[in-house]
Parts: sequence; structure tokens; C-alpha cells
Amino acid sequence: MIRSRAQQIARGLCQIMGRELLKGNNKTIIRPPTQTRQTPQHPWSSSSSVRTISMLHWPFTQPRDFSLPNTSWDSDMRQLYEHYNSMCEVDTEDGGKKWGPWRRLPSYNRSLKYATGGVYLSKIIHSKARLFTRSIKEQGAAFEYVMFVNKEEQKCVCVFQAGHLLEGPPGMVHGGAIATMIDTVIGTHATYLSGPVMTANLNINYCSPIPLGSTVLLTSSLDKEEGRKTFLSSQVTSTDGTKLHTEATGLFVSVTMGHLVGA
Ligand SMILES: CCCCCCCCCC(=O)SCCNC(=O)CCNC(=O)[C@H](O)C(C)(C)COP(=O)(O)OP(=O)(O)OC[C@H]1O[C@@H](n2cnc3c(N)ncnc32)[C@H](O)[C@@H]1OP(=O)(O)O
Repeated sequence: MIRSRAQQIARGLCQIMGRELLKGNNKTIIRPPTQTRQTPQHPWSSSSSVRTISMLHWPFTQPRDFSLPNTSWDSDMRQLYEHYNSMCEVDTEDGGKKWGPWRRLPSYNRSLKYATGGVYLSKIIHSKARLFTRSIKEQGAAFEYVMFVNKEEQKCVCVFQAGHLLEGPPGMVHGGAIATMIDTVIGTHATYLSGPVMTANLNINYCSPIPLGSTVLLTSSLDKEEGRKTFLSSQVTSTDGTKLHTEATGLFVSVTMGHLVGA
């Protein structure tokens, strides 16, 4: 069967995300596969089959999961990571393990490159492209963050430590860097909820500056879904939740895979 480039790319992207492609009436819907394994698995978890399979195709490079702790993380960042990570897997009465309410989302500088079929796709779609927030190699210099989602509560949280390269006003985090993180968190959350989306609208109120080097908590909540539109809101607070730094709302519109990759 001969497939168009857009179809090839769409199919490859779906494999990469470990999801099956279902055709809706007028849009492409992506759903997570049914979980059949005994041990906890998730399409986006770092230990998922997606990564295991990808290693067979790409044996020479271990993709770095940027959402895992590193030595640059301060104690707040580590504590919050441990807090949410401990709710990803919980003990059962018979001494086993089962999924908890939260999932950690792994994060690569180019997921495309490491996934099944992704080596080819990553060459034909801007081979030098890297995810903006994961393009600086020095640990702790810019965007250090980890995201967790709670499917039942339709919530997402992100623990974010802003490095010295993100300066705006002296000693404070740049507003564009804050906007980037909000777009990333609610964009990822919207993708998790609705499949491929693009940001159509983002409104931000900057309430109090974020000190450079500090760790903050970003939250994302689903407000409503209307057809192709997913509305979310977000808050950036101190790690103890007492100080509001930023609040935002965003509209994400569902798009086809072809629209997403410009095919
Ligand atoms: C795992 C992945 C991790 C990703 C994390 C990073 C996330 C980063 C996300 C991004 O930054 S995406 C990049 C920035 N966004 C863009 O470049 C989007 C550019 N705009 C477009 O491509 C199109 O305008 C868009 C896809 C958003 C919509 O075009 P469409 O032709 O598909 O839809 P259409 O214009 O028919 O609008 C669909 C609905 O949305 C509404 N709409 C569209 N744009 C709007 C807008 N700006 N404000 C309010 N409503 C809007 C529109 O009125 C309509 O409402 P109704 O269905 O009720 O009629």
C-alpha cells in the first residue's frame, strides 16, 4: 500500500507515542493502548514498552530522560518529585505494587529520534530540531522540570526549577520563560487529554516575580472541552502553595497529525 508522506509521519508519530490511531469523523484521535502487563506500564513512562522497543532500533544511544533527578536539583525540587513519584506506584494488600493516581511523564530532547520508526522520521523532519525546553545540556542552567498527571482528577503538576540562563529582570525569571513553561505544561496536559493539539490562545497574569534559581509548582486543570477546543487554566505558586506568582488560561485546538508536523 502506498502512503502519503503525511500518513507515514502520522503513523510514525502514533507509534512513537505508543498509542493506536483511531479515525474519527473529522479528526484524528489517539488513545492509549489497553494495559495488559502485570507490572505497572504507561505509554509515556520511561520504562514503557515504547522505550524497550526503541532500544532495539537505536542501540548506540541511551536517550536521556530529562525529567529524572540530577545533581542540580535543590531540596524543594527533590522533595516534591519524591512526593508525586511516591503516588505513581502504591503497595497492594498482598505485598505487590499497582498504579497509583499519578503518572510521571518522561521528557526527551527529541522523542521522535528514539522511538520505533523515529530514526527515519527524525531525519526527514528538521533533523537538528530539539525541544526548546530541553536543548541546554548543562544541568540546572535553564529549564529543570518534571511533570506528573492525574487522569481521574484531570490535573497536571509540574515541579520547575528556573536556572541562571532564564534571567529577565536582575535576579528574577524572564516572563517569556515563565510563559514557555506554562505553555509546555498545559500543552502537554491538553495533549494527554485530547490528543494532538496546538495552542490557539494563552492569557497570562504575572502577579509576583519568581526568584532566579528557585523551585516553583505549576498546576494545570481542565476547565472545559467544546468540540475541538480544550480550555485549561494554570497557576504558578511557591512550593508550599502560599505565594501566587502567575496565573494563566489557555485554549488548545485539536489538529491532525499532518497539521502538527506541517506535512
Ligand atoms: C507531547 C507534546 C508536548 C508538547 C508541549 C509543548 C506545547 C507547546 C504548544 C505550542 O506552543 S503550539 C505552537 C503555538 N501555536 C501555534 O503556532 C498555532 C497557530 N495556529 C494554528 O495553527 C491554527 O490557528 C489553529 C490550529 C490553532 C486553529 O486553526 P484551525 O483551522 O484548525 O481551526 P479554526 O480556525 O477553524 O478554529 C477552530 C475553533 O477554535 C476557535 N479558535 C481558533 N483560534 C482561536 C483563538 N486564537 N482564540 C479563540 N478561539 C480560537 C475557532 O473560533 C473555532 O471555534 P468553533 O469551533 O467554536 O467555531
